[in-house]
Amino acid sequence: MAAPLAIPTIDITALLTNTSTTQDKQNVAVLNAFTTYGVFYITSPTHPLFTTENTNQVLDATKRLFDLDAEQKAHIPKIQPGGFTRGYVPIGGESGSATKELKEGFSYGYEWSEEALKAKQAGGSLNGLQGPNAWPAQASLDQLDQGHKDAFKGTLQEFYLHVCDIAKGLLKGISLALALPEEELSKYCTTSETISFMRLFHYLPYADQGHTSQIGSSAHTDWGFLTLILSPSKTVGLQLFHENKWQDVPSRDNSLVINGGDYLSLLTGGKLISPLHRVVSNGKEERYSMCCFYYPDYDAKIPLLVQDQEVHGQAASGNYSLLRDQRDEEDAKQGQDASAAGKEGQDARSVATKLLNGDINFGDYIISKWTQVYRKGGAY
Ligand SMILES: O=C(O)CCC(=O)C(=O)O
Ligand SMILES: [Fe+2]
Repeated sequence: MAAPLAIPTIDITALLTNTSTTQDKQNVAVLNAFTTYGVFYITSPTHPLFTTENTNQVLDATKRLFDLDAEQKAHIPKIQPGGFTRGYVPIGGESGSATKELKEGFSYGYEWSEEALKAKQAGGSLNGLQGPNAWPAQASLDQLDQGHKDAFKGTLQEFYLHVCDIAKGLLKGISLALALPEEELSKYCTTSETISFMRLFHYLPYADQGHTSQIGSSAHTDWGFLTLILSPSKTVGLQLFHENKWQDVPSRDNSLVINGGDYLSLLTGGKLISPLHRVVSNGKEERYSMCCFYYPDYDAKIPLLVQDQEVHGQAASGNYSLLRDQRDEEDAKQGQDASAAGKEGQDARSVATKLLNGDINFGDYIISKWTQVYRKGGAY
């Protein structure tokens, strides 16, 4: 068997606590990992998120949700096309390619208070990626909480806040690692009602169910700033395309996997890699993961902050899912003549060009991306 990749685990305590003595070393490690793999692990023994008790608590909440029976799941609002994705993602309800992905999911984000949401709506300043979460019905929530000391919803809400906080800290470290002012990257992430969101995934074992594809998540790059992933220790399934082959990125104890996203990579002219990755469903075992998609502000543009002739060629090759049309090609062609399908492809490319030229903001663009990966007809 090939040796596992030597992806580092970086202790980010100094970054989170602003103690500069060991910070430099961490920044070098972050930079090396981002320019070699685009992926690394983070941990911090002093942060409450990384205790075994806490990670077990949030992972247990995720399992409880997917253990609900089909009838209860049917009462969770389903994600809708249109970009604002909240609620239950049925099997087959989304894909980054023409392949059916073997997973179900649940998507939630910033928890608005009713008053704050109303005020924002009244002022007309709610953007297309903001709005209320779509939690399971109260009866299901009661069942999810029964016999557990930690409430389902509160556990997930707290986890979201912790992970966003960690992402914020990481942006500081990445700025310093790039020899930019500490707050440079955070300038693109200023609103506290962030549009970042969390997705819980349950990947199904394919062998049991007679499925023919192993794909849990098609090969892709992530679109945003950073993706932070928690899954039970030593779980496999996540794979990185590195040195021309797919290689496992198994989860480690009390750590999160960090993936750079396209937005971060583009800001740095491709210096930091937005890695091509996928999830392969295991033959017999299930996989659970909790992924935070950390985004810049809705109205952020993509300025080029780092210009370096020696950088990785990703920016030049345009190998970003963010800039590709991810609609199911078959879907796009069905019922249309080839010229119409071709035209839509061209539209996607011209919108991507507008994004890169700064004529369109990140949020408006991301709405069109979520519409590309939405698949109607996903069944429970
Ligand atoms: O479930 C995971 O570990 C990763 C999923 C993923 O790559 C994605 O949803 O973008
Ligand atoms: Fe991803």
